[in-house]
Amino acid sequence: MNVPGSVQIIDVSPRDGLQNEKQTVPTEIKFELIEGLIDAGIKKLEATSFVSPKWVPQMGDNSELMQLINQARHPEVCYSVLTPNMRGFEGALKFAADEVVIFGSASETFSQKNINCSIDESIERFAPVAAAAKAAGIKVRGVISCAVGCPYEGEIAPSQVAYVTKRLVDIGAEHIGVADTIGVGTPIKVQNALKAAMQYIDVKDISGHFHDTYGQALANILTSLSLGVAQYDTSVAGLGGCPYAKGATGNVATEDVVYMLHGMGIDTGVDLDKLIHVGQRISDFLGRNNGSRAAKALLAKLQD
Ligand SMILES: CC(C)(COP(=O)([O-])OP(=O)([O-])OC[C@H]1O[C@@H](n2cnc3c(N)ncnc32)[C@H](O)[C@@H]1OP(=O)([O-])[O-])[C@@H](O)C(=O)NCCC(=O)NCCSC(=O)C[C@@](C)(O)CC(=O)[O-]
Repeated sequence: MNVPGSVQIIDVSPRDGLQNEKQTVPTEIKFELIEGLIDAGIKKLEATSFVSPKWVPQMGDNSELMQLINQARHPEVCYSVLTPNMRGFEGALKFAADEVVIFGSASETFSQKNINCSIDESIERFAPVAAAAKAAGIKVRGVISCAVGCPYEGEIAPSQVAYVTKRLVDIGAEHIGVADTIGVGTPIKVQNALKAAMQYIDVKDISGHFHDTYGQALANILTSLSLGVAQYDTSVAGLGGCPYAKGATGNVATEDVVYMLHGMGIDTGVDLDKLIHVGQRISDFLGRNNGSRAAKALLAKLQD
């Protein structure tokens, strides 16, 4: 199989990993998680989201977190934040985020449930965000949720992914994330979603975002690699879920992806030995089982 020689890991655990946590996670713990990820070699991460705290209370400390980050900023790291509208963009700008994420959906119903507007209305909201970000020299990433399946509508046609990709690219998204929000995708379906996006954007500017709800995420990454996709959103310890996608479990665990990629001779720049401790620390704090099988196996070996 022809696969990329190196892959960029985008760890989304501080945002996607924690947004659905019921217990309040102190800002200092989020900051510690971010610093641990960076120490383990992560060069790009989703720090937080500038969304309504009524909709996602866990991200309500976005300003405080960005303030902490800015006191110890690592210039080589890309700090991304989610911005659903201009109000969110103002937060991103104030705290000098490196990238804003405009997050749309391939499913009409999910768009309504998640951001309270239709797909077309969301594009209208995102357009000024993308324009303002470009003017300020901030990167713009578009993410398409429910690119394979939707908790409300079931299977999603690749033509929907193509449509939303085109709309996002037309308003200025430089990158498209193809997201399997509820982890129902299997390799051929995921390939079809990616190929739909590839009609409108080069594969080098596409990332995969695969939740592991049905245990398909590594297979989906493998199949995406074969298409040349070289960027993946992952979450340390497999943390995560979307508050507006019932039953959605965590993202594929960063440790599992790194283990697979390194085993294939693909460089990630991540130090797996350090990363497993970062995942275990946050799992311990949350009182959760570590969702990474590779981390559990490696940590058990250390105790032998
Ligand atoms: C988009 C809105 C705001 C629309 O929500 P709305 O109610 O339609 O918006 P609105 O403009 O009418 O404003 C309502 C209230 O929210 C405030 N507001 C408005 N905007 C902001 C903002 N940016 N920051 C802070 N506050 C804001 C606004 O000021 C007002 O406050 P009030 O007058 O009631 O006190 C809302 O639906 C929302 O915040 N949704 C968040 C959804 C979310 O974060 N979902 C999880 C992330 S997406 C995801 O996880 C999927 C992904 C990306 O990981 C990929 C995948 O797996 O698929």
